[in-house]
Amino acid sequence: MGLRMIHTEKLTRTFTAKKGKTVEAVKGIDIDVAEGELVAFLGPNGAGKSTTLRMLTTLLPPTSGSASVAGRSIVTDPAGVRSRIGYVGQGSSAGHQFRVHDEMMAQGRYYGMSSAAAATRMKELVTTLDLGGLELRRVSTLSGGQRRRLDVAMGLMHSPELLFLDEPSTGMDPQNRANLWEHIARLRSEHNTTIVLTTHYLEEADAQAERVLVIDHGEIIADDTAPALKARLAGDLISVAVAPGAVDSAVRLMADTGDEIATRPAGPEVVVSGRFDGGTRALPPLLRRLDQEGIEVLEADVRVPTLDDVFLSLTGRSLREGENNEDAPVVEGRAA
Ligand SMILES: Nc1ncnc2c1ncn2[C@@H]1O[C@H](COP(=O)(O)OP(=O)(O)OP(=O)(O)O)[C@@H](O)[C@H]1O
Repeated sequence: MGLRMIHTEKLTRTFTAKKGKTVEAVKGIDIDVAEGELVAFLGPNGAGKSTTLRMLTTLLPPTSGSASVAGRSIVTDPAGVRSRIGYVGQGSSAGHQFRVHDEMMAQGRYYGMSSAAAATRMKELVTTLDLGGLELRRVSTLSGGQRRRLDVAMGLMHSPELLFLDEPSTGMDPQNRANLWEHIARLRSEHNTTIVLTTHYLEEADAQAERVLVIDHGEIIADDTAPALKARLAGDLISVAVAPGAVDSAVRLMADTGDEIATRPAGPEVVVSGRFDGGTRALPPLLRRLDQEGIEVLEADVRVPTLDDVFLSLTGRSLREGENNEDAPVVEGRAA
Protein backbone atom coordinates (compact mmCIF):
# COMPACT_ATOMS: atom_id res chain seq x y z
CA MET A 1 0.00 0.00 0.00
CA GLY A 2 1.42 3.38 -1.01
CA LEU A 3 0.84 6.74 0.58
CA ARG A 4 -2.57 7.37 2.06
CA MET A 5 -4.52 9.70 -0.20
CA ILE A 6 -7.72 9.63 1.80
CA HIS A 7 -8.21 8.75 5.42
CA THR A 8 -11.51 9.37 7.19
CA GLU A 9 -12.53 8.80 10.76
CA LYS A 10 -16.18 8.52 11.64
CA LEU A 11 -17.16 10.98 8.95
CA THR A 12 -20.78 11.94 9.48
CA ARG A 13 -23.28 14.27 7.87
CA THR A 14 -26.85 14.87 8.90
CA PHE A 15 -29.34 17.17 7.24
CA THR A 16 -32.44 18.75 8.65
CA ALA A 17 -35.12 18.03 6.13
CA LYS A 18 -38.71 19.22 5.95
CA LYS A 19 -40.67 19.42 9.19
CA GLY A 20 -37.44 19.35 11.19
CA LYS A 21 -36.85 15.69 10.38
CA THR A 22 -33.21 14.65 10.64
CA VAL A 23 -31.70 12.74 7.74
CA GLU A 24 -28.51 10.84 8.54
CA ALA A 25 -27.03 10.91 5.05
CA VAL A 26 -23.57 9.59 6.06
CA LYS A 27 -23.15 7.66 9.29
CA GLY A 28 -19.63 7.66 10.67
CA ILE A 29 -17.73 6.13 7.79
CA ASP A 30 -14.05 5.12 7.89
CA ILE A 31 -12.34 5.03 4.52
CA ASP A 32 -8.72 4.59 3.46
CA VAL A 33 -7.60 5.09 -0.10
CA ALA A 34 -3.96 4.67 -1.13
CA GLU A 35 -2.13 6.67 -3.78
CA GLY A 36 -2.86 5.45 -7.30
CA GLU A 37 -5.97 3.47 -6.41
CA LEU A 38 -9.19 3.57 -8.41
CA VAL A 39 -12.09 3.27 -6.03
CA ALA A 40 -15.79 3.28 -6.86
CA PHE A 41 -18.59 4.08 -4.46
CA LEU A 42 -21.48 1.91 -5.49
CA GLY A 43 -24.94 2.29 -4.01
CA PRO A 44 -28.55 3.08 -4.84
CA ASN A 45 -29.98 6.60 -5.12
CA GLY A 46 -29.88 8.37 -1.79
CA ALA A 47 -27.27 6.02 -0.27
CA GLY A 48 -24.97 8.90 0.65
CA LYS A 49 -22.43 8.72 -2.18
CA SER A 50 -22.64 12.36 -3.24
CA THR A 51 -22.73 13.61 0.33
CA THR A 52 -19.53 11.67 1.06
CA LEU A 53 -17.87 13.06 -2.05
CA ARG A 54 -18.98 16.59 -1.28
CA MET A 55 -17.45 16.35 2.19
CA LEU A 56 -14.18 14.93 0.85
CA THR A 57 -13.98 17.74 -1.69
CA THR A 58 -14.75 20.37 0.99
CA LEU A 59 -18.00 21.49 -0.64
CA LEU A 60 -19.90 20.46 2.46
CA PRO A 61 -18.60 20.49 6.04
CA PRO A 62 -19.04 17.26 7.99
CA THR A 63 -21.39 17.26 10.96
CA SER A 64 -18.75 15.31 12.87
CA GLY A 65 -15.66 13.21 12.29
CA SER A 66 -12.57 14.08 10.30
CA ALA A 67 -10.85 13.37 7.02
CA SER A 68 -7.48 14.00 5.49
CA VAL A 69 -7.49 14.27 1.71
CA ALA A 70 -4.22 14.50 -0.26
CA GLY A 71 -2.48 15.12 3.05
CA ARG A 72 -4.65 18.04 4.19
CA SER A 73 -7.54 18.21 6.62
CA ILE A 74 -10.94 18.94 5.09
CA VAL A 75 -11.88 20.72 8.32
CA THR A 76 -8.82 22.87 9.04
CA ASP A 77 -7.30 23.28 5.56
CA PRO A 78 -10.05 23.09 2.94
CA ALA A 79 -8.13 25.41 0.58
CA GLY A 80 -5.12 23.07 0.74
CA VAL A 81 -7.36 20.14 -0.14
CA ARG A 82 -8.97 22.01 -3.04
CA SER A 83 -5.66 22.94 -4.67
CA ARG A 84 -4.62 19.28 -4.78
CA ILE A 85 -7.78 17.67 -6.04
CA GLY A 86 -10.03 17.78 -9.05
CA TYR A 87 -13.77 17.42 -8.71
CA VAL A 88 -16.35 16.74 -11.34
CA GLY A 89 -19.81 17.05 -9.84
CA GLN A 90 -23.14 15.82 -11.14
CA GLY A 91 -24.12 19.20 -12.48
CA SER A 92 -22.22 21.07 -15.15
CA SER A 93 -19.51 23.37 -13.88
CA ALA A 94 -19.16 25.32 -17.11
CA GLY A 95 -20.96 28.65 -17.61
CA HIS A 96 -23.52 28.27 -20.36
CA GLN A 97 -22.92 31.50 -22.22
CA PHE A 98 -19.14 31.07 -22.40
CA ARG A 99 -17.06 29.37 -25.03
CA VAL A 100 -15.45 25.99 -24.40
CA HIS A 101 -11.95 27.36 -24.97
CA ASP A 102 -12.46 30.27 -22.53
CA GLU A 103 -13.93 28.03 -19.84
CA MET A 104 -11.00 25.65 -19.95
CA MET A 105 -8.44 28.44 -19.98
CA ALA A 106 -10.17 30.24 -17.09
CA GLN A 107 -10.14 27.01 -15.11
CA GLY A 108 -6.40 26.58 -15.68
CA ARG A 109 -5.71 30.20 -14.74
CA TYR A 110 -7.85 29.80 -11.62
CA TYR A 111 -5.49 27.02 -10.53
CA GLY A 112 -2.47 29.25 -11.12
CA MET A 113 -1.31 27.76 -14.43
CA SER A 114 0.45 30.01 -16.95
CA SER A 115 -1.47 30.70 -20.16
CA ALA A 116 1.02 28.59 -22.10
CA ALA A 117 0.71 25.65 -19.72
CA ALA A 118 -3.07 25.93 -19.72
CA ALA A 119 -3.17 26.03 -23.52
CA THR A 120 -0.97 22.92 -23.79
CA ARG A 121 -3.05 21.08 -21.24
CA MET A 122 -6.26 22.13 -22.96
CA LYS A 123 -5.02 20.74 -26.31
CA GLU A 124 -4.21 17.42 -24.65
CA LEU A 125 -7.60 17.18 -22.99
CA VAL A 126 -9.49 18.26 -26.10
CA THR A 127 -7.88 15.34 -27.94
CA THR A 128 -8.30 12.69 -25.28
CA LEU A 129 -11.86 13.66 -24.41
CA ASP A 130 -12.88 14.10 -28.02
CA LEU A 131 -13.79 17.78 -27.83
CA GLY A 132 -11.96 18.71 -31.04
CA GLY A 133 -13.71 21.35 -33.14
CA LEU A 134 -15.88 22.49 -30.25
CA GLU A 135 -13.44 24.99 -28.73
CA LEU A 136 -15.25 28.05 -30.07
CA ARG A 137 -18.75 26.78 -29.36
CA ARG A 138 -20.77 28.19 -26.50
CA VAL A 139 -21.31 25.67 -23.72
CA SER A 140 -25.10 26.06 -24.08
CA THR A 141 -24.93 24.63 -27.61
CA LEU A 142 -23.16 21.39 -26.62
CA SER A 143 -25.01 18.08 -26.39
CA GLY A 144 -25.32 16.43 -22.97
CA GLY A 145 -22.45 14.03 -23.61
CA GLN A 146 -20.18 16.77 -24.93
CA ARG A 147 -20.91 18.90 -21.91
CA ARG A 148 -20.14 16.02 -19.59
CA ARG A 149 -16.78 15.51 -21.30
CA LEU A 150 -16.08 19.21 -20.91
CA ASP A 151 -16.82 18.91 -17.17
CA VAL A 152 -14.31 16.09 -16.88
CA ALA A 153 -11.74 18.06 -18.89
CA MET A 154 -12.18 21.04 -16.58
CA GLY A 155 -11.65 18.87 -13.51
CA LEU A 156 -8.38 17.68 -15.04
CA MET A 157 -6.93 21.02 -16.19
CA HIS A 158 -4.54 21.39 -13.26
CA SER A 159 -3.43 17.72 -13.39
CA PRO A 160 -4.61 16.95 -9.86
CA GLU A 161 -3.08 14.03 -7.98
CA LEU A 162 -6.53 12.98 -6.80
CA LEU A 163 -9.63 13.19 -8.94
CA PHE A 164 -13.22 12.84 -7.73
CA LEU A 165 -15.89 12.02 -10.26
CA ASP A 166 -19.54 12.05 -9.26
CA GLU A 167 -21.45 9.84 -11.72
CA PRO A 168 -18.97 10.63 -14.50
CA SER A 169 -20.51 8.64 -17.31
CA THR A 170 -24.18 9.40 -16.73
CA GLY A 171 -25.66 10.54 -20.01
CA MET A 172 -22.75 9.35 -22.14
CA ASP A 173 -23.18 6.93 -25.00
CA PRO A 174 -21.15 3.68 -24.89
CA GLN A 175 -18.44 5.03 -27.16
CA ASN A 176 -17.90 8.18 -25.10
CA ARG A 177 -17.92 6.11 -21.98
CA ALA A 178 -15.21 3.83 -23.32
CA ASN A 179 -13.31 6.92 -24.36
CA LEU A 180 -13.57 8.40 -20.87
CA TRP A 181 -12.32 5.17 -19.33
CA GLU A 182 -9.40 5.15 -21.73
CA HIS A 183 -8.54 8.63 -20.57
CA ILE A 184 -8.83 7.59 -16.94
CA ALA A 185 -6.56 4.60 -17.57
CA ARG A 186 -4.00 6.90 -19.16
CA LEU A 187 -4.15 9.32 -16.23
CA ARG A 188 -3.43 6.46 -13.93
CA SER A 189 -0.60 4.91 -15.89
CA GLU A 190 1.09 8.20 -16.77
CA HIS A 191 0.50 10.25 -13.64
CA ASN A 192 -0.46 7.70 -10.99
CA THR A 193 -3.59 9.80 -10.39
CA THR A 194 -5.79 8.47 -7.62
CA ILE A 195 -9.42 8.28 -8.71
CA VAL A 196 -12.53 8.10 -6.57
CA LEU A 197 -15.86 7.95 -8.32
CA THR A 198 -19.47 7.25 -7.64
CA THR A 199 -21.64 5.21 -9.92
CA HIS A 200 -24.81 3.29 -9.91
CA TYR A 201 -23.85 1.47 -13.07
CA LEU A 202 -23.01 -1.97 -11.77
CA GLU A 203 -21.20 -3.06 -14.88
CA GLU A 204 -19.00 -0.01 -14.72
CA ALA A 205 -17.97 -0.54 -11.11
CA ASP A 206 -17.40 -4.19 -11.88
CA ALA A 207 -15.29 -3.69 -14.96
CA GLN A 208 -13.33 -0.59 -14.07
CA ALA A 209 -12.83 -0.20 -10.35
CA GLU A 210 -10.04 -1.97 -8.53
CA ARG A 211 -11.92 -1.57 -5.34
CA VAL A 212 -15.61 -1.18 -4.73
CA LEU A 213 -17.02 0.44 -1.61
CA VAL A 214 -20.64 -0.59 -1.35
CA ILE A 215 -22.60 2.12 0.42
CA ASP A 216 -26.17 1.85 1.64
CA HIS A 217 -28.14 4.06 4.02
CA GLY A 218 -25.05 6.13 4.77
CA GLU A 219 -22.89 3.18 5.74
CA ILE A 220 -20.13 1.23 4.03
CA ILE A 221 -21.38 -2.30 3.98
CA ALA A 222 -18.58 -3.85 1.93
CA ASP A 223 -15.13 -2.83 0.73
CA ASP A 224 -13.14 -5.10 -1.54
CA THR A 225 -12.22 -5.89 -5.11
CA ALA A 226 -15.17 -6.82 -7.32
CA PRO A 227 -13.94 -10.42 -7.80
CA ALA A 228 -13.43 -10.82 -4.03
CA LEU A 229 -16.90 -9.43 -3.31
CA LYS A 230 -18.42 -11.85 -5.76
CA ALA A 231 -16.36 -14.76 -4.53
CA ARG A 232 -17.92 -14.32 -1.10
CA LEU A 233 -21.13 -15.51 -2.60
CA ALA A 234 -20.79 -19.24 -2.81
CA GLY A 235 -22.24 -20.71 -5.95
CA ASP A 236 -23.95 -19.58 -9.11
CA LEU A 237 -27.47 -18.29 -9.23
CA ILE A 238 -30.08 -20.65 -10.66
CA SER A 239 -33.53 -19.21 -11.32
CA VAL A 240 -36.63 -21.05 -12.44
CA ALA A 241 -39.98 -19.53 -13.31
CA VAL A 242 -43.02 -21.45 -12.08
CA ALA A 243 -46.76 -20.83 -11.72
CA PRO A 244 -47.77 -19.15 -8.41
CA GLY A 245 -49.41 -22.36 -7.17
CA ALA A 246 -46.10 -24.28 -7.48
CA VAL A 247 -43.92 -21.79 -5.59
CA ASP A 248 -44.01 -23.45 -2.16
CA SER A 249 -43.06 -26.89 -3.42
CA ALA A 250 -40.35 -25.43 -5.70
CA VAL A 251 -38.86 -23.49 -2.77
CA ARG A 252 -38.86 -26.62 -0.59
CA LEU A 253 -37.25 -28.75 -3.24
CA MET A 254 -34.58 -26.19 -4.17
CA ALA A 255 -33.66 -25.63 -0.53
CA ASP A 256 -32.53 -29.29 -0.39
CA THR A 257 -29.45 -28.59 -2.50
CA GLY A 258 -29.26 -24.77 -2.72
CA ASP A 259 -28.75 -21.78 -0.45
CA GLU A 260 -30.33 -18.34 -0.21
CA ILE A 261 -33.57 -19.40 -1.84
CA ALA A 262 -35.59 -16.33 -2.83
CA THR A 263 -38.74 -15.60 -4.79
CA ARG A 264 -39.86 -12.67 -6.86
CA PRO A 265 -42.90 -12.13 -9.05
CA ALA A 266 -42.32 -11.91 -12.81
CA GLY A 267 -45.55 -11.10 -14.61
CA PRO A 268 -48.05 -13.92 -14.06
CA GLU A 269 -45.23 -16.25 -12.93
CA VAL A 270 -42.91 -16.39 -9.96
CA VAL A 271 -39.16 -16.74 -10.20
CA VAL A 272 -37.60 -18.96 -7.55
CA SER A 273 -33.83 -18.61 -7.29
CA GLY A 274 -31.00 -19.91 -5.18
CA ARG A 275 -27.25 -20.46 -5.09
CA PHE A 276 -25.89 -23.79 -6.22
CA ASP A 277 -22.33 -25.02 -6.49
CA GLY A 278 -21.37 -25.61 -10.11
CA GLY A 279 -24.56 -24.00 -11.42
CA THR A 280 -24.46 -25.26 -14.99
CA ARG A 281 -23.95 -28.85 -13.76
CA ALA A 282 -26.50 -28.47 -10.97
CA LEU A 283 -29.27 -27.33 -13.31
CA PRO A 284 -30.14 -30.57 -15.19
CA PRO A 285 -30.63 -32.73 -12.05
CA LEU A 286 -32.58 -29.91 -10.44
CA LEU A 287 -34.89 -29.67 -13.45
CA ARG A 288 -35.38 -33.45 -13.37
CA ARG A 289 -36.34 -33.38 -9.70
CA LEU A 290 -38.75 -30.49 -10.20
CA ASP A 291 -40.31 -32.44 -13.07
CA GLN A 292 -40.61 -35.60 -10.94
CA GLU A 293 -42.49 -33.57 -8.32
CA GLY A 294 -44.90 -32.39 -11.01
CA ILE A 295 -43.63 -28.81 -10.95
CA GLU A 296 -43.69 -27.30 -14.40
CA VAL A 297 -40.67 -25.07 -15.07
CA LEU A 298 -41.55 -22.36 -17.59
CA GLU A 299 -38.08 -20.83 -17.82
CA ALA A 300 -34.66 -21.52 -16.33
CA ASP A 301 -31.46 -19.51 -16.06
CA VAL A 302 -27.96 -19.89 -14.60
CA ARG A 303 -25.83 -16.85 -13.84
CA VAL A 304 -22.43 -16.27 -12.27
CA PRO A 305 -22.72 -13.68 -9.48
CA THR A 306 -22.68 -9.96 -10.29
CA LEU A 307 -22.16 -7.01 -7.97
CA ASP A 308 -25.94 -6.66 -7.88
CA ASP A 309 -26.12 -10.16 -6.39
CA VAL A 310 -23.56 -9.04 -3.82
CA PHE A 311 -25.73 -6.04 -2.97
CA LEU A 312 -28.83 -8.21 -2.84
CA SER A 313 -27.20 -10.69 -0.49
CA LEU A 314 -25.93 -7.87 1.76
CA THR A 315 -29.17 -5.88 1.90
CA GLY A 316 -31.98 -8.08 0.66
CA ARG A 317 -32.66 -5.51 -2.07
CA SER A 318 -31.54 -5.17 -5.65
CA LEU A 319 -29.58 -2.14 -6.77
CA ARG A 320 -31.67 -2.17 -9.90
CA GLU A 321 -34.87 -1.62 -7.94
CA GLY A 322 -36.17 1.87 -8.49
CA GLU A 323 -33.91 2.32 -11.46
CA ASN A 324 -35.71 4.39 -14.00
CA ASN A 325 -35.12 5.23 -17.59
CA GLU A 326 -33.44 8.49 -16.67
CA ASP A 327 -30.61 6.44 -15.25
CA ALA A 328 -30.13 4.39 -18.35
CA PRO A 329 -27.39 5.43 -20.71
CA VAL A 330 -28.77 7.79 -23.31
CA VAL A 331 -27.43 8.11 -26.78
CA GLU A 332 -26.03 11.50 -27.41
CA GLY A 333 -27.78 13.50 -30.11
CA ARG A 334 -25.77 14.21 -33.20
CA ALA A 335 -23.96 17.52 -32.96
CA ALA A 336 -24.58 20.09 -35.65
N1 LIG B 1 -29.22 19.32 1.33
C1 LIG B 1 -29.90 18.28 1.79
N2 LIG B 1 -30.95 18.42 2.63
C2 LIG B 1 -31.65 17.38 3.11
N3 LIG B 1 -31.37 16.10 2.79
C3 LIG B 1 -30.34 15.87 1.95
C4 LIG B 1 -29.56 16.93 1.40
N4 LIG B 1 -28.61 16.39 0.60
C5 LIG B 1 -28.77 15.06 0.63
N5 LIG B 1 -29.83 14.73 1.46
C6 LIG B 1 -30.31 13.38 1.76
O1 LIG B 1 -29.21 12.59 2.18
C7 LIG B 1 -29.32 11.26 1.66
C8 LIG B 1 -28.09 10.91 0.85
O2 LIG B 1 -28.07 11.68 -0.35
P1 LIG B 1 -26.91 11.59 -1.43
O3 LIG B 1 -27.17 12.61 -2.46
O4 LIG B 1 -25.60 11.62 -0.75
O5 LIG B 1 -27.13 10.15 -2.04
P2 LIG B 1 -26.45 9.48 -3.31
O6 LIG B 1 -26.04 8.14 -2.89
O7 LIG B 1 -25.41 10.36 -3.86
O8 LIG B 1 -27.65 9.39 -4.32
P3 LIG B 1 -27.72 9.72 -5.89
O9 LIG B 1 -27.20 8.52 -6.58
O10 LIG B 1 -29.17 9.93 -6.11
O11 LIG B 1 -26.92 10.96 -6.14
C9 LIG B 1 -30.62 11.23 0.88
O12 LIG B 1 -31.61 10.73 1.75
C10 LIG B 1 -30.87 12.68 0.55
O13 LIG B 1 -32.25 12.92 0.39
